[in-house]
Amino acid sequence: MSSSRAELRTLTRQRRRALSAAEQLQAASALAAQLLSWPQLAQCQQIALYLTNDGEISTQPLLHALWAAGKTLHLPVLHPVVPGYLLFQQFSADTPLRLNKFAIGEPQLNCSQLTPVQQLDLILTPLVAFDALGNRLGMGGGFYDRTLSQLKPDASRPLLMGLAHQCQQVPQVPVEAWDQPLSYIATPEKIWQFSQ
Ligand SMILES: Nc1nc2c(c(=O)[nH]1)N(C=O)[C@@H](CNc1ccc(C(=O)N[C@@H](CCC(=O)O)C(=O)O)cc1)CN2
Ligand SMILES: Nc1ncnc2c1ncn2[C@@H]1O[C@H](COP(=O)(O)OP(=O)(O)OP(=O)(O)O)[C@@H](O)[C@H]1O
Repeated sequence: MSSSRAELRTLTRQRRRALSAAEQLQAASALAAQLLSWPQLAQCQQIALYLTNDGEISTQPLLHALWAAGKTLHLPVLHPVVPGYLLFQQFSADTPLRLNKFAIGEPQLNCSQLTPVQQLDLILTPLVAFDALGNRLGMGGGFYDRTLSQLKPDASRPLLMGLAHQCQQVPQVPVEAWDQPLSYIATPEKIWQFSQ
């Protein structure tokens, strides 16, 4: 099972890296438009997203559109003490950023700006591959799975939405017991909703 997860990662990472700069730009603005016309966005004020890496669909147009819509944004920070976990830190245009050990931009840690994960309304997650059931395959660090496993299974959970290029869809993601299923996946073409 783990080799096929590894194969799917290699394949879909290659596919998204093969998109041209023009295709990437077009996809990123179409993704922002999908989110802005999503009815449930009105109920989401505290929103986590991420800064783009490795062919991922760019979150830049979305990020600016969400700020313009008055949303409060948060970014993941690799936990400095507990390996494998993410913290979420509020950020605005003047928040100092640094590169983490994966060369992904993240806010310089400022404990007064951290937000407990259960206080977020919507978490937009990166992903490497997804399937039509909402299963998510990530980069393989287990960061989102570990961090989201801290949420209690009650009504106040943040909505979980993966962001992806259409070329990241695969017939079936092999599911592991720890995988956190997504309620939504947004691509430039549409927003999929899964019943969980
Ligand atoms: N944009 C973005 N931010 C994110 C994630 C993500 O998938 N995308 N993560 C989602 O969990 C976490 C970071 N997880 C990551 C896990 C592995 C690699 C990675 O590039 N691994 C390299 C080799 C490792 C290295 O350079 O040391 C590789 O596999 O090629 C990157 C991020 C938190 N932030
Ligand atoms: N809740 C958890 N507690 C402890 N370990 C976990 C948990 N969730 C995942 N892991 C571990 O993390 C490792 C990587 O998991 P997986 O391959 O599913 O990551 P991923 O979803 O691809 O990555 P990411 O979530 O960082 O994008 C696995 O070895 C798994 O055992």
